[in-house]
This record gives sequence, structure tokens and C-alpha cells, in this order.
Amino acid sequence: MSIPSIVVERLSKTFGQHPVLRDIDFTIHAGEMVALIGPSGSGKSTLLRHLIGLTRGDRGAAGRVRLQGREVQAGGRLARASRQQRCRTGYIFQQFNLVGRLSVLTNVLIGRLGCMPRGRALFGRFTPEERDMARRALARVGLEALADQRANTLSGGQMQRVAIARVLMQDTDVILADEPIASLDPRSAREVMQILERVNAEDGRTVVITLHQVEVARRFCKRAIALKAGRLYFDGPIGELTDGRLTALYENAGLDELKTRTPPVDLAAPVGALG
Ligand SMILES: Nc1ncnc2c1ncn2[C@@H]1O[C@H](COP(=O)(O)OP(=O)(O)OP(=O)(O)O)[C@@H](O)[C@H]1O
Repeated sequence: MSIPSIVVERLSKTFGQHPVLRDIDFTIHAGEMVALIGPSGSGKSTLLRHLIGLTRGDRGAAGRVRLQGREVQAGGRLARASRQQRCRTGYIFQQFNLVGRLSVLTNVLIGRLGCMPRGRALFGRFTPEERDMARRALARVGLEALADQRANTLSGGQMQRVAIARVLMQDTDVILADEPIASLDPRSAREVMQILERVNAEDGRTVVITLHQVEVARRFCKRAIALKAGRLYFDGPIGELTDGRLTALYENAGLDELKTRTPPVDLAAPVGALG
């Protein structure tokens, strides 16, 4: 049997007096595409950050996180190799985190730094093979033609596609995306989700995405993990996330938030056509 991609056991996190994650357990298998949903403040981003050791669980508690069979953290302590582990996991942020004054191609190449020998990484000396790899990654997100353009001249949607190309350079089995479409217009959001869907389907990479829009999760992910006030509220096939369950999930969030969870994306638009 293959090793699970992500294993979270009894993970709890308290900030000050405020418990943010409470006894979270789940396992994600290789090649799954999972939506992490829940009301604002329910702990989605905090949970995602635990998966690569950017945040540590409660000290001395039983919480544990493993990625690709390797320990990331246990009992609030990071594993010794957690830094290398981080290089082996793709992480996509809502705000893209590109270097605006550098070219698109260089931004993509930056994804390779963690895998390079220290000396070469220090001086940013990329090989022709790495440059080819970066161009191929850009082609996959439909932006090959913009390789030499400065990153700060791109639209938000294009920036997020560059950020995905940068992650592809890490050649990782797991991609974690923290609200990757939250600041995008509907068309760009759809394109970004289509790219992640393809990366998942074609490469078999495990993808976990925090999403505010339930309809987007339904369209693109087979499984949902839902948090409510830091507890695991639902984990299962997204088809089983009924309207009744959703209403209960967002019930204390108020009607306004539930309304904003409806699609910003035109789900009827054809899949695959990048503009
Ligand atoms: N570093 C921190 N220090 C203190 N509190 C924090 C910290 N990070 C997150 N929190 C708190 O933890 C709770 C969960 O935050 P988190 O960002 O994980 O929620 P979320 O579900 O991702 O929310 P949103 O959908 O609005 O992004 C919030 O109450 C937040 O204020």
C-alpha cells in the first residue's frame, strides 16, 4: 500500500488563550484534490501552515503531522529535517509572493533554489536545463509568451499562474494552496482552478486548497474537509456536503458570509480555455 501524502493526528493549536485547532485528525492519499473549507476564522490557514511546519502545534500535546511518510512535527516540535521537507512541498499564497522587479522567468526559476547546491543558489546560477524546465512550467500555465516581462506588470490572475509555475519547479508531490483565488476576478479564478485541477489530474500530485467559495470546491474537488471553530466538522465526498450541512457549517457566520460563499466563478464556462 502506498504511503499517505498527509497524515494529521490529534493536532491542536492555541494562540494565547484562544484554541484555534482542536484535536484535528485526517489522512489524505496521493493524488487527491481536497478543498479545505469553513467560515472565516475557523482555522483553515492555520491548519495549512502546520502541514509544512510554518506553525507548530501545542507544545507537549499529542499532535503530529506527517508528509509523504516524513515527520514534519510532533508534540509542538518541528522535525529536524522540516526545512528540507518545506522545499519538497509546494505552497501557493493568496498574495502570490512574486519579486515584482524580476522577470517572470526568474520568478519561476526561484522555485528551484531550494533544490540547488548552496553555492549555485546563492548566486542564482541556473543551468540551461533549469531554464528549459522553467519555460515548460510557464507553458503549462499558459504564460510562456510573458517569460521576459517584469512580474509587477502582470495582472493578479497572471501572477498567481506564475506562482503555480514556480511551485512546479520544485517538482513536489504535494501542493498546498492557501486561498489562491480569494483576490482574483471570476475569470482568473476559474483559470487558476483549472490549472490546479490539471496539475492534479495529469501529474497525480496531491492538492489541498483552502477555499471560501463552496461552489468552486464542489466544481473542482472530490473531497472536502470542513472546519468549524477549529474542529473537524466534515470530512468526506463533497457530494455529501448537503445544503443542510452547509447551513449548519456557516450558521454562526451569519447570512452575509454564506452569501459570499456562492460562486464568484462562472462555472458554466468551458473548462480548459485559458485566455
Ligand atoms: N499568529 C497568530 N496569532 C494569534 N492568533 C492567530 C494567529 N494566526 C491566526 N490566528 C487566529 O486564529 C484564528 C484562525 O485563523 P485562520 O487564519 O487560520 O482562519 P481561516 O479559517 O483561514 O480564516 P479566513 O477564511 O478568514 O482566512 C483566527 O481567530 C485568527 O485571528
